[in-house]
Amino acid sequence: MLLVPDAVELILSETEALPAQRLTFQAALHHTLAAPVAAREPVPGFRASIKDGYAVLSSDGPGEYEVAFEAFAGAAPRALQPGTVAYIGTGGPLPEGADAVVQIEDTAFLGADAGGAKRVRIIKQVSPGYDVRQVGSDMAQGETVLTAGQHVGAAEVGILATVGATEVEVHRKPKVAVLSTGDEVCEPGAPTLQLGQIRDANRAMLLAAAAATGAGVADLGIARDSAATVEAALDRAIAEGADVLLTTGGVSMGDKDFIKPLLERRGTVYFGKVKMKPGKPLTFAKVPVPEQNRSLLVFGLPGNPVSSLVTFHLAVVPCLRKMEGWEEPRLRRLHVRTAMPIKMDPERPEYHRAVATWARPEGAAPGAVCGELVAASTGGQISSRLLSLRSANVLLEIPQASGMLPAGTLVSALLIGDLSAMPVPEVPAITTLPS
Ligand SMILES: Nc1nc2c(c(=O)[nH]1)N[C@H]1C(S)=C(S)[C@@H](COP(=O)(O)OP(=O)(O)OC[C@H]3O[C@@H](n4cnc5c(N)ncnc54)[C@H](O)[C@@H]3O)O[C@H]1N2
Ligand code: MOO
Repeated sequence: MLLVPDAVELILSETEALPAQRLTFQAALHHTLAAPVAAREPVPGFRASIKDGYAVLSSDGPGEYEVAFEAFAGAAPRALQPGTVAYIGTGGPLPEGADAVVQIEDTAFLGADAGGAKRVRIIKQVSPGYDVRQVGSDMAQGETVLTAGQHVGAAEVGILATVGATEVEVHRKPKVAVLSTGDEVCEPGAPTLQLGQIRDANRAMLLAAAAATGAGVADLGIARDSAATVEAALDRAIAEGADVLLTTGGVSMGDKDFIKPLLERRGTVYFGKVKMKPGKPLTFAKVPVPEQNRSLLVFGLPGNPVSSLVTFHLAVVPCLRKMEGWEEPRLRRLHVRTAMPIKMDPERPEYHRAVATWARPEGAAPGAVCGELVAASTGGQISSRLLSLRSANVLLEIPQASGMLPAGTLVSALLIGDLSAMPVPEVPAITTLPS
């Protein structure tokens, strides 16, 4: 049986980045660039003052000077004659003839003389270029400011705006269709449940998980346990332009497990089992869509709610990341110390749900540089117990073995959430400067 890392490699080898589309720089937020972006002009495009102060010819040196004129940001100044200075604002263009700026704090304003000319005493000797941003010192003309594969966040939107790249090439985001299967599965809002019925947790959860990756989603509803209804849903996914179909339930060994035979008939099943806990019946297939010259990737996720979301993180997330252009689509791995003993499974490696936070040893001196990521188990790990995923931000990679893993063991963990639930450290300054 395949192990998870091998399954992920197989999935990635069958997944391609989606084609590029042109979007405005603002609509490109949370997309991945498909082409590099270069600065079309230098930034700054002129010698700009870093301070409010006086533009000077540095070789004039300290002394009393006439303030010949004022050079503010946004206006082209006159040329400066030696022996005079010009008032300049932060970001203002340095006048020709000036080569440095003396900040206000290093000057004394002397008022106007009898003729009305303003005068100032320059106190500090500055060298050429002092408090001046040279042309292209932030971004050189033609410099690559963003590379293909770069994720566009807020800073990147600002960089695009700075260089005037108001339209960019980004990868299209995948569209994910989600189908629940099972005669026992009811809408979450069902007023009452008959014996054996359950509310559909998986569909809303997987739609949310797909949307959280930035993918588009399509809700295919609940299919009854019949090959025909499931096949009709597969065709609906294709008709709606889905790139990926997620089904839940019906992939195990039961009589009503229609998913694998259907996928075998319509396409290629790459695997129908993975040696993992939870999620053993995870199925991955490709269904050709010849009339659209493409394929639909299908993940048959197990029906147990925990198994469906854990397999989504482990198998589907890397696939979606590759589609949207990530250069490294695999989940990030951390090392964490277990906060409690963890029971191991002798038959399958387990992806144990846990909450990782940064922890400092008890009694650590305030400000002492110490601490590490510590993972607390979410409790009972049976694959029906969705509470085992509540607030979980890591999946501990627990090896296949008998017995207990003692508390305090350093284990590898895959990041499935963020670390923002961490406590705020009590002492902010932990940086010790070299003496
Ligand atoms: N004889 C065997 N039986 C089972 C095996 C096996 O190897 N041999 N594997 C077990 C494992 S492991 C898992 S995981 C499950 C997966 O089964 P299916 O994917 O076929 O899922 P179902 O049987 O349809 O349902 C399992 C479970 O999950 C509940 N469920 C289903 N859909 C939803 C939904 N949308 N929302 C909430 N809960 C859902 C369902 O009621 C069942 O309780 O198979 C084991 N069996
Ligand atoms: O693989 Mo199943 O998810 O253990 O219950």
